[in-house]
Amino acid sequence: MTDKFRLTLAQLNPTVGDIDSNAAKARAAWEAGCAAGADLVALPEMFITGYNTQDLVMKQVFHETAIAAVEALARDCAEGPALAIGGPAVENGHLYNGYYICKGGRIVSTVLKHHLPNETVFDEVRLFDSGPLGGPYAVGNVRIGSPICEDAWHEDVAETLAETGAEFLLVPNGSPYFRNKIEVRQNMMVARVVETGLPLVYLNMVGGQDDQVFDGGSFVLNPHGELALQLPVFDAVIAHVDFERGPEGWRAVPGDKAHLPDACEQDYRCMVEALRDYCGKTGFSKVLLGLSGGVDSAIVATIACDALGPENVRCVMLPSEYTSEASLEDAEAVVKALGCRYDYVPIAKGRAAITESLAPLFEGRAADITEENIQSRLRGLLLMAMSNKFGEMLLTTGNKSEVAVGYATIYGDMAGGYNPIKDLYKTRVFETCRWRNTNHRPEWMKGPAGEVIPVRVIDKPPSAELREDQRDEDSLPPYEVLDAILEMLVDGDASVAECVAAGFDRDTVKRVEHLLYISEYKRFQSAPGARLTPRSFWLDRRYPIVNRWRDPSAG
Ligand SMILES: Nc1ncnc2c1ncn2[C@@H]1O[C@H](COP(=O)(O)OP(=O)(O)OC[C@H]2O[C@@H]([n+]3cccc(C(=O)O)c3)[C@H](O)[C@@H]2O)[C@@H](O)[C@H]1O
Ligand SMILES: Nc1ncnc2c1ncn2[C@@H]1O[C@H](COP(=O)(O)OP(=O)(O)OP(=O)(O)O)[C@@H](O)[C@H]1O
Ligand SMILES: NC(=O)CC[C@H](N)C(=O)O
Repeated sequence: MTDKFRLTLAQLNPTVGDIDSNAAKARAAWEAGCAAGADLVALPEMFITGYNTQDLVMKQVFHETAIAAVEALARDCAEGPALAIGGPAVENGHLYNGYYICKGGRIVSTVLKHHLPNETVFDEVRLFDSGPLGGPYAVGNVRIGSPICEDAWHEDVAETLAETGAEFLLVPNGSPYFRNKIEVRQNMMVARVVETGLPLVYLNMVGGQDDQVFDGGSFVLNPHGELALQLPVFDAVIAHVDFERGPEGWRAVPGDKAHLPDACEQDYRCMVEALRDYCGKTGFSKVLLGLSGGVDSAIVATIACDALGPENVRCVMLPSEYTSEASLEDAEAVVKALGCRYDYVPIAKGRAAITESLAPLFEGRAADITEENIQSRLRGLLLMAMSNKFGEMLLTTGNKSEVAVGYATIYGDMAGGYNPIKDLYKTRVFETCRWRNTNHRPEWMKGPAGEVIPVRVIDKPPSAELREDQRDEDSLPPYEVLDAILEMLVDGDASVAECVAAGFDRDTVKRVEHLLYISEYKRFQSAPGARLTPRSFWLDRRYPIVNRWRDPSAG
C-alpha cells in the first residue's frame, strides 16, 4: 500500500480562450511534477479554457476544442504522474463544468460540478447542467475526492465523497478576489475538513479576466483544520506537497506558509494585476490617461506605472482656463516622481472653436453644464486621438463614489477602455495613496519607491475644475458621508429607512439614491474595472436602466 503521495499544485494564470497556451502551461506544470517525482499534478478549475468564459463555453466548437485539448494533453502526459485539469465536459448531450483526471495516455475519470454558483459574478446555471453527487477517483491506490469550487462551499459534496471512501480532498477553484475573501474561503474549507475528518487541498488560479482577478492563495489543511501549506496570493507558482499515510490516514507534511498581505495591499495588488493582465491579454503594452493634478488620476497613473512600467505610461495634462497653477505643478510633480512621460495639450483653442461653431444655435441661452462638459469631452476626444495614433489604451479614472452617483461626463472623462479604480470609493482612494507612498514591493511593482503622490495632492479639496472655484462638495455630500451612504445603499442594498436609522440625513440619502438610479445608463456605457468587492458595478449588481422606483421608506 502506498504510504507517500506527492501532489504538485499549479497555481497558474490561464487566458480565457487561449486553449493552446493554457494547455502548454499545464504541460509545463506536469513536466515540473515529473521532475519532482509527483504522483499527481493538479491544475485549477476550467484551466484549459480559462475562467470565467461566460457564454463562450456554450458554443459547441469552443467546448469541443477544449475537450480535444484535454485528450491531447492526456496522450502527451502518458508516462509519469497523473494530471488533473478543469475543463468543460459533455455527457449525454449535457454540458458540465468538469474536472478531468488523466493517466496512462487517456482520461480515466471526469468529475462533474454539482453546485453551480449563480450569484454575484457567476451565472453557471445559465451555462452548465448540474452533475450528480459522485464518489472519489483513484490515483494509484489513493482515492481522492474533488469538489469543484462552489461544491466545497456546501456540505453535501464533501460529505458524500468522504462516505464513499475519499482519503483526501482536492478542491480546484476559479475563485475571484474580493476584499478579505481569503478568510471566507479558509473558514469554509476548515468546515469541510472538520465535517469529513479529511485533509483538504484548496487550489486556486491567478490572473485577471475582465473585471475579476483570481488571487491564488492556495492552501492545504490537515485534519482538524491545521494549516499545512500556504501559497502566496496573486503570484503564479508551482509547489509540491507531500502526503504521508499514518494510522489515522493521510496527513500533509507541513511546508512553507506565505505571508498574506493586509486588505489595503491586496486591493492595490488586485488593481495592478487587473490592469496588467487586461492589457497583456488584450494586446496592449502601453496606456495613457489625462492627469489633472487631482488624486484620482494620480493613483491611476501610479497603478499603471506599477503594472506596466513608467516607460509605458503617458500622462497628459490638458489645461483649460479653470486649471489652477497648483494643478499644473501637482501633475508635474506626480509625473516626475513616477518617471513616466508627460505631455501638455491646452484645450483653450479647441474649446473656442467648438463654442464658436455652436454659438448660432445656442444664442440667447445661458452658459450651463453644457459648456462644462464640452471641456471634458474635448479632453476625451484629444486623448482618444492620441490613443489611436500611438496605440496606447486610454484609462478612465472615476472612483466608485463618482461612478455610483454619475459624477462624470459621458463621452468625456468616461471615454476609455479600463478603469482600475472603478470599485474603490473616494475615501479609500486617499487611503490607497498614503499606503502606496509608504510601501513598495519591487517583486510586483514596476514603478519607483517613495512618495509618488505628493501629500498636497491627497490633502487638497477635490474639484473637477470645470468652472471657477468648483468643489466636488458643492454638489455632493462630503465624501465620508457619501461613501458611508453608498456602502449602505450599494454594497448593503439597504433601504432609505435603514440609512436614516443609521444616522444619515433623510433628504441627503434620498438624493444619493436618486443619483444612483438615474446614472445607471452611464454605468451601462462605462469601462470595466478591477473588482474589489462582492458588490462591484457590472455583474455583481444588475439594476435596470429605466427605473422609476424610489424607496418610500422613512417618508
Ligand atoms: N437615462 C438616460 N439614458 C440615456 N441617456 C441619458 C439618460 N439620462 C440622461 N441622458 C443623457 O446624458 C446627458 C447627461 O450626461 P452628461 O453629459 O454626462 O452630463 P451630466 O451628468 O449632467 O453632468 C456631468 C456631471 O459630472 C460632473 N463631472 C464632470 C466631469 C468630471 C467630473 C469628475 O469629478 O470626475 C465630474 C459634472 O460636474 C456634472 O455634475 C444628457 O444630456 C442626456 O442626453
Ligand atoms: N486639466 C486636465 N488635464 C488632464 N486631464 C484632466 C484634466 N482635468 C480632468 N482631467 C481628466 O478627467 C478626469 C476627471 O477629473 P476631474 O478633475 O474632473 O475630477 P476628479 O474625479 O476629481 O479627478 P482627479 O482627482 O483626477 O482630478 C481626471 O481624472 C483626468 O483623467
Ligand atoms: N467557480 C466557482 O464555483 C466560484 C464560486 C465560489 N463560491 C467562489 O467564489 O469562490
